[in-house]
This record gives sequence, structure tokens and C-alpha cells, in this order.
Amino acid sequence: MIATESLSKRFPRVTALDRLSVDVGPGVTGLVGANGAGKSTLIKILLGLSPATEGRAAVLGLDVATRGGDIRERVGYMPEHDCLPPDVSATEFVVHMARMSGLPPAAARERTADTLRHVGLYEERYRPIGGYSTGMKQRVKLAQALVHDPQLVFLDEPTNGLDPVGRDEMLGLIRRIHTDFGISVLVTSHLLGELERTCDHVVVIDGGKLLRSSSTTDFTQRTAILAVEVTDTDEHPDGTGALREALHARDVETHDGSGLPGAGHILLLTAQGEETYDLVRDVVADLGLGLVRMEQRRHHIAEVFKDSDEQAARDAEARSALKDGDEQRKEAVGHGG
Ligand SMILES: Nc1ncnc2c1ncn2[C@@H]1O[C@H](COP(=O)(O)OP(=O)(O)OP(=O)(O)O)[C@@H](O)[C@H]1O
Repeated sequence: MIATESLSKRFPRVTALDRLSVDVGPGVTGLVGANGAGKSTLIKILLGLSPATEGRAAVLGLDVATRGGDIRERVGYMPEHDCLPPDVSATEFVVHMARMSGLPPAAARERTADTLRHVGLYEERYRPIGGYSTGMKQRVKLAQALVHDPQLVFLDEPTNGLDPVGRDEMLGLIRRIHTDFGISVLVTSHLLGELERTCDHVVVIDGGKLLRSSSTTDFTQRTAILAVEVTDTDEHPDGTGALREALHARDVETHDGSGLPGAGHILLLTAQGEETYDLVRDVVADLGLGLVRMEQRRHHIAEVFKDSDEQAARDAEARSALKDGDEQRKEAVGHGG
């Protein structure tokens, strides 16, 4: 779908892409990197909107330097920043974008209605966009990227500004773009954790350089830390302790976050794939505990890659997962109060 070869982009004061060579196949691919890593720059080059300083790239077999128009005909683009006109409705805007892509009026209206329904916009699609929430605006941006039935879409930070529920809904939609319509997706984020759940393949860049490109399974097997929280019961007044013991008896390594807030309530363990999830679920059920949550914690790129010592990295992840858990609890308390 996408191939780049020693692709560089230099601005007067910064190198945004530095000899990037990467191949992206069909499916859902995550492009992960901290702010300023070069994700948006790469997308603009791939769309033929901005020339590379050096190197080559092709999208769907078309050279970005010479076939930009053909690429944009076949590829949808959801930009990162707010770019929607406030005084027209979602329907008017998406019909307009469909017409710009060359669809005849009737087909443009029909595709617009289907696409807006697919992204979860119903009656509100007739209201002016200016009154929409961030989540609704993100959906309109997604709809305009899909309306001309592209083979591939580039989604630049589609979860930006969304709350956890909105983020999960958006990630679900992104997954369905591929499973329901067979459209391949390149989606950017600065959070590795959220893309691990959504993507078949993950490409990580930092300072414009390729850090890693691998299937999500390979990735998660090496880095997955699960945070598990359970209830206490009369039989097991220390539910977490009972779970820890039962897991140790089954040779599952757990992390100790001694001295950190939340350490008593959250158990961290290294997931070895799907089986670990099933095992934890079964052990929790056998003990008669309630499972409050079991989730893969979000990695920030820097934590995963900047630390060359694997053990030190694992400890840092474990500590940070505890902090995340603590923050989430505080948030939950905040919401509750
Ligand atoms: N037109 C430009 N002129 C000068 N520098 C630029 C320009 N566009 C991007 N840059 C710089 O190139 C680097 C990469 O920017 P880019 O927008 O591609 O990063 P990103 O990974 O998409 O991050 P973000 O999500 O914050 O946009 C940054 O240092 C940015 O300041």
C-alpha cells in the first residue's frame, strides 16, 4: 500500500523526516510517534501535497512526486486540526466533499447519508457544524475522508481531544472501516497503547527516524503489561493478594509496585498473549472475586524505546501503570463527586 525509501524532509531549522524507509501492507496500520516526530509531514508527502527533500515514496504503487492527483483520488484524508466550516451542516459539507471528489449529485447525496450513518451521525447531521461537540466534529472529518469510497485512508490523530468513551468509539469505527468496507487505514497517534488495540501493524517513528515496524502481535508480546483490579470478598478480604498468590502458583510473573499509590489494589503482570487474559479471568472467577478492570496500560513511546535496559524499562512501565491507575481513580472520584 505504501512504500518509502530513504525519505527525508528538511525544513530550514528542523529535519522532520530522516531517511525513512518503511513498507506498509493492507489492513489497519498505526503510525506512532511523539508530537513533532514527523507523522503529519509524512502524510502530507504521501498525499503529494508536500515534496520530499530526498528519497522516494509510492502510495498504491503511484509515485508521490508525480502522481499526487491520482493518489488523492484513491486515498481519503482526515486532517489533524479543526478544518470544518461552522455555518454549514454535516450533510451539506460531506455532500460538497463528495462532489469535489467527482461523484454525481445523486450518488454524492446517497453516499453522504450512508457514510454519516456509518460514523454515527443521525438527526444532528442537519444542524450547523459550529454547534457540534469535538467527538461529532471528528466523525464529520472521518466521514468526508470516506465518502468517495477510497482504497486507503490516512487518519491524523483521530482520537485527539476525545474523552475515554469517545476515544473507544472512534477506535471501534476505525477498525470497522477495514472489516466492513475493506478499506486500509493508516492512523497516527502519540499513544502506543490505543493503537495496539486497533491496528494489525505498528510503525514507530521518533525524530523523523524509523524506530520500529512490526505486527501488533509481535509488539504486544514484548511490551504488554496488564493492570488488573479485583474486589475483596468475605472469603478473600485481600482480593489482590489472593489473586497474586493464585497467579504465582500458575507461574505468572507479577510486578510489585511497593511504596507507590494504588500498589495495594492493582496487580501488574506481563501478558504473554491472549492466554494471559483468559487465565486471569478464570482465576478471578475460581476465587469468586469481582473483576473491576483488566486492561493493557498505555505506553508512551519514550518509555518503551528510550530505555535500552529491558528490565529497567519494565520497572518504569510498571511504576507508570500504577500512577496511571491512580490518576484514573482520582478522575473517577472526581467525576463521582
Ligand atoms: N511547514 C513547516 N515548517 C517548518 N517546520 C515544520 C513544518 N511542518 C512541520 N515542521 C516541523 O517538523 C517536525 C515534524 O512535524 P510534524 O507535524 O510532522 O510532527 P507530528 O509527528 O505530526 O506531530 P504533531 O502530532 O504534533 O503534529 C516538527 O519539529 C515541526 O515543528
